Amino acid sequence: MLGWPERHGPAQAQVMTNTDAHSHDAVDPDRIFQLAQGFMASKHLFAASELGLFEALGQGPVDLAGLAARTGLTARTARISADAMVALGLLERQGDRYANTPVAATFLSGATPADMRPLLKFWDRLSYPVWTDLAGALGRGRPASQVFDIDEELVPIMSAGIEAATAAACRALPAAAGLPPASRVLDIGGGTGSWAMALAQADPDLTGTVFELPGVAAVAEERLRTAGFATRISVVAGDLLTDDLPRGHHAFLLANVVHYFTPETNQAVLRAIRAVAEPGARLLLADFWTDPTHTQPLPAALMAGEFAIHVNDGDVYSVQESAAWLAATGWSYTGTAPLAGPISLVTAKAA
Ligand SMILES: C[S@@+](CC[C@H](N)C(=O)[O-])C[C@H]1O[C@@H](n2cnc3c(N)ncnc32)[C@H](O)[C@@H]1O
Repeated sequence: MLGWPERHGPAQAQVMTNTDAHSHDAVDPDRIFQLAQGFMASKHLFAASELGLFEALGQGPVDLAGLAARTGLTARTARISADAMVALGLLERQGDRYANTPVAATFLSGATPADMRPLLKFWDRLSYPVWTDLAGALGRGRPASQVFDIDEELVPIMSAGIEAATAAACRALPAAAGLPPASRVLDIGGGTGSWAMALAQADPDLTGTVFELPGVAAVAEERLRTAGFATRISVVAGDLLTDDLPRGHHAFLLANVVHYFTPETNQAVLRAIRAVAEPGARLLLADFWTDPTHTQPLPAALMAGEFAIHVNDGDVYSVQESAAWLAATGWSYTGTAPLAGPISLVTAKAA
C-alpha cells in the first residue's frame, strides 16, 4: 500500500507498480492540496502584514469592528485576512476578539527589534513575482532577469529583507566565529553591514570593511552611519569578481554569497581572498549549507529555487562541497557550526 512520506520516511521510494493498482482507494491527495495551497498561505501572510493586522493588534485584542477601524479595512475583508491568520496560527480568537499569538507579537507587530516584516515585504515584492516563472527559469536554465538588475527603489527593500532574514544568524556569529580580539574583518558582499556590525558589537576593538556592489554599498554606508559604526567599519564599493579586494585584514567573511555563483566561480573567489590573506588568517563562510544530498535542511532545499530565480547560477551547496573548494584554494577547513535555522557557518584558516 502506498503511504505518505511522514509515515514511511522521505528516503523510501513511493513507486507504484501494477500490483499496487488495487490500493488506489487508500491513497488520498491531501498532501498535494496542502503543498499546492502553500502559495495561498504565503500570500495571506504577506497581505496581513502589509495591511497592518499584526501592528493593529499590537495595541491589544479587539473585535472585528475594532480591527476594521484600526486597519481601515471593511469588516468583510478584515475578517477574511484575520481568520486566515487564525487558521495559520499567527492570530488567536478569544470569543469575538482577535489577538496576536506570541510569535506574531514578537516578529510581526513592529513592537520589538526582531521585526520580520522587511523579509515578508522582500519576498512579496521581489521574490513572489519572479517565482511565477520558476518552471520557465528551470526549463531555460536561466531566470528572465537577475536581481542585480532590479529597479533602484527596490534595492533597499531587498537589503532590508535579507538583513531581517539573517538577523538571528548574525547574532549567533560572534560566538561561533571565535575571532581573536581586535580582528580586522573584510565582509565581502556584506549587504547592509549587519554581519560586520554584529561582530563589532561583540568586540569593541574590532574594525573592518564592507565590500559591496555600488548600489548596496550606498545602503550599507547609510546603515553603518545611522547605527554609529561608520568610524570602525568602512565601505568599499566594488565587484568581487573583477576588482582587487582591499588588503590589510586578518579575517574574511563571505555570508550568503556563494549561493549566487557556480562552484568554479566560488573557487576563484576563495583564491582571490587567499591572495590578500596572510597565513593563519580566518575565513568565515555563512550560508544555507546542506547535507551531501542537497535535500536537508528543508528550508535550504527550497531556497535553491529562490537563488535560481534571482541569479543565473544560483544554487545551494553542501558543507562537503565547501570543504573541497577550500582544500583546492589554499585554505584549511576547520569546522562547521550552526548559526540559526538553516544557516550555518563553515570556518577555515589560510594554509
Ligand atoms: C544574499 S546577499 C547577502 C548579504 C549579506 N552578506 C548577508 O548575508 O546578509 C548577497 C550580497 O552579495 C552582493 N554581491 C553579489 N555579487 C557581488 C559582486 N560581484 N561583488 C560584490 N558584491 C556582490 C550582493 O549585492 C548582495 O548584497
